[in-house]
Amino acid sequence: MTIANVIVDVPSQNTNRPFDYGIPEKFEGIVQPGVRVIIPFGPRKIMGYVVSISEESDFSKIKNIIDVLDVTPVLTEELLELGKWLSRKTLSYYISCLQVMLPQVMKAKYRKELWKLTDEYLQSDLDPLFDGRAVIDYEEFEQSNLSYKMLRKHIDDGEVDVHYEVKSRETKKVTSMLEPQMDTMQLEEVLVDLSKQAKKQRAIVEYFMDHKEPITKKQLLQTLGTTAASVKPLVKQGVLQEYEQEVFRDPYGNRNFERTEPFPLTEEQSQAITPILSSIEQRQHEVFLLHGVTGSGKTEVYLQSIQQVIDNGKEAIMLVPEIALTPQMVERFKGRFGSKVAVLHSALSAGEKYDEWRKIQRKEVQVVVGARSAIFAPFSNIGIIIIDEEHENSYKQEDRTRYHARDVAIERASRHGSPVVLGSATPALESYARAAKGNYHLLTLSKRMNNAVMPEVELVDMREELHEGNRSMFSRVLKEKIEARLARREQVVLFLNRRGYSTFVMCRDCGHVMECPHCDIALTYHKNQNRLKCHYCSHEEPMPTECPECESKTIRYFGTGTQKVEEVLQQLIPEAEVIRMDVDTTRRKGAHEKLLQQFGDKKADILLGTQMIAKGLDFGNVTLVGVLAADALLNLPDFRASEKTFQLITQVSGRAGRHEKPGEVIIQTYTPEHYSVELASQYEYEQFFQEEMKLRKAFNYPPYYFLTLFTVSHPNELKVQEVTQKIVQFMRQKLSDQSMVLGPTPSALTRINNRYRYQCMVKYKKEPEQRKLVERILHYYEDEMKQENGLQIVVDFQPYQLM
Ligand SMILES: Nc1ncnc2c1ncn2[C@@H]1O[C@H](COP(=O)(O)OP(=O)(O)OP(=O)(O)O)[C@@H](O)[C@H]1O
Ligand SMILES: [Zn+2]
Ligand SMILES: [Zn+2]
Repeated sequence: MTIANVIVDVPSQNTNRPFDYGIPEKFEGIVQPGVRVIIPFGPRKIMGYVVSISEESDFSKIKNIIDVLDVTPVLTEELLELGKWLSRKTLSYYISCLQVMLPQVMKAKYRKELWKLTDEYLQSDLDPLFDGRAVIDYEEFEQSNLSYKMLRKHIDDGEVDVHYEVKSRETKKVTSMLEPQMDTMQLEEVLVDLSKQAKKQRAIVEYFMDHKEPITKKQLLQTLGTTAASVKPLVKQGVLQEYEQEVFRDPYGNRNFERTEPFPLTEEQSQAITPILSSIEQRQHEVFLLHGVTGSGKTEVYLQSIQQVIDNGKEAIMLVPEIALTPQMVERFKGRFGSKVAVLHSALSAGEKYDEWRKIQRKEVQVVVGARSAIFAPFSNIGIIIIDEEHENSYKQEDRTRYHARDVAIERASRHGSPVVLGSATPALESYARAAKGNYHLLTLSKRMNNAVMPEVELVDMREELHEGNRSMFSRVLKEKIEARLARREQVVLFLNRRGYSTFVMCRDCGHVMECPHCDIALTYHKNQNRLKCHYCSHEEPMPTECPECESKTIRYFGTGTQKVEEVLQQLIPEAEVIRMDVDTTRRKGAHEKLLQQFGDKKADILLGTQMIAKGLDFGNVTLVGVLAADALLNLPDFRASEKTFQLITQVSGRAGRHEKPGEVIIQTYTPEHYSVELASQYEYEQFFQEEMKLRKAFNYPPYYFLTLFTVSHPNELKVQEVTQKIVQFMRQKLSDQSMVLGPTPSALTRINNRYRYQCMVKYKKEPEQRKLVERILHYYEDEMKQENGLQIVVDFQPYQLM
């Protein structure tokens, strides 16, 4: 008897290994590595992933698989292996690593259906089961006692398919199609026979005299302003044929993308692309760091590298940060590669995501453009992996499986013998250091396209503005320059750095700040509801009319939200048309796209926004960029604060003067002398790198040292201190003298949701045994961590969020 080795859907230490199950005869040949199965586990029936098949088991009494969920494996052998690697690398359960690779739908509740994909008779007993229907419940098949092997054959032949339908059906996946059954002459005759009163029917027939192609019923009805009742008799008479067709929920389906041709590359671009192309050709794994200033044509290098990969019959993964997955970006890929592209990002509904994923699985596309999780695209013949804006923190997953997409990319590409291209105008310090050491192959684009100059940057010291009596959040020079742009009908991008700069409420008399009662953090004021909200837990309360401390009526909100800026801006320059882009205005689906379209169509003078406008925008008419609070990030308790500030200023400045018209940038700051602000304003990446490296070395931070961050939390503060203390002691004792173990320290956010948080930070150069030690710690506390609202210990081997 063959045995399936199954990873069960129970994330715990004890179950973090394969369990053996027998394969009943009817499932033989169907159960293979990568399929999901239902198995008995204790008293329950749960889901599991088959990871391998073996001839025998060490156990004498084993249970059988109850059901098989997939007929085609959902995870390839490579992904199963990758899951193992990921689980070792991040110290997470194997099951969590497998789950993280699949679309949400496949973890959620679903209903299974069988779809007949052909009009031909299925040469087996399956056809009578369909009985003329295009879709049947999978249950019907299961109850029919028909053979799974037969089903498998139909699936392999592309005649039948298994579908998982999300429980909450968002949109229909089949649509009715109509097609003429007659030629024009015959339709002519039908028309003659139709009564003059049957106006709608006549219109339909006339339509098909001109259009031979099938059309969706819905579209036809809309075009002709008629109802299904008029279609019905025509179908009955055999004039038209009506049939159901599967539609993929293509989020970009209703848009036409203008096809673009590759540009002839500039000298610099050719020099950069040559080693990439040769790595593709020679199937040689190599990591490239493409350091190109903003607007230097990195994207064109990506596009042409991908073209080569497609020409070789291989597949490409293109990662972009969620925030940069703008319609403009998607357009560029769809424009070049058309329907060969699948797009994966969080704005898609669960169903849409699943459909895009399926296009990849079925090999209907060769390119995927997506955010972090697209790194797990189920391709089997990867020719290149590209990570744009590689310095972005959003490539790091911050819960459960704490992986960095860059690491996964390099691991996958090395298994496929293909290149990885990391691109950025401001590479992460770690990456640039690796390139400097020769671990990555450095490629440079130092010039902008069309020899456009980098925009002139002016720093405005806001302290001086204040001294000279300007209390506004707009400096005088910024105001003047905006007005000049309006006069010339050019456009402006205004950027407000909101992270670490939210609107808080303070009493002017006693200085009391309104804080969340459950978290150690100031509440944020939301103007349209006149309420205070905590961004870490769900707490909210009405805006007080007097100070709870001193009863003074002078309690006000401070700080700057985009809404506030918009108001001030409108008072300052009433004639300006402003588009505001922030979480509030882009919540509705498609809103993001619409606003950018409006701005692109010059329906507004100013685009005002937060982080989401910092990246990827390419508008030729933008000649001025203003940064309102450039240094807000500098005050965060994070050793990467300077690096982030440098990156952000550079990215935002990069939005100006990208085409013919030259650009200008105004940066308002309270710390113009800070090296990250100053060097960013001079586009001195190299020098910034040197400066920052000195500090990292002095304070023993990456890239000189690796970090491991333990965050311990519990409702009882004493308990947290005690556990953290124990971890610190244990690590100090076991690690080598070269390593530093810091703590216990209260985390920067000391309390979230009534749970106290302490941390222990390990800085090390080489500790091969470290993961084993951490495992021992987690094992030791396992019982306490299982309790509801009990102890939590989060270990991050590559921490980016230090709060
Ligand atoms: N070889 C080329 N010839 C002509 N135009 C080009 C060429 N390569 C790129 N471009 C155009 O130059 C502009 C800037 O290029 P692109 O957006 O690719 O730069 P980028 O380095 O990706 O910028 P960023 O990092 O700022 O997003 C785009 O409008 C692009 O279409
Ligand atoms: Zn007060
Ligand atoms: Zn809170």
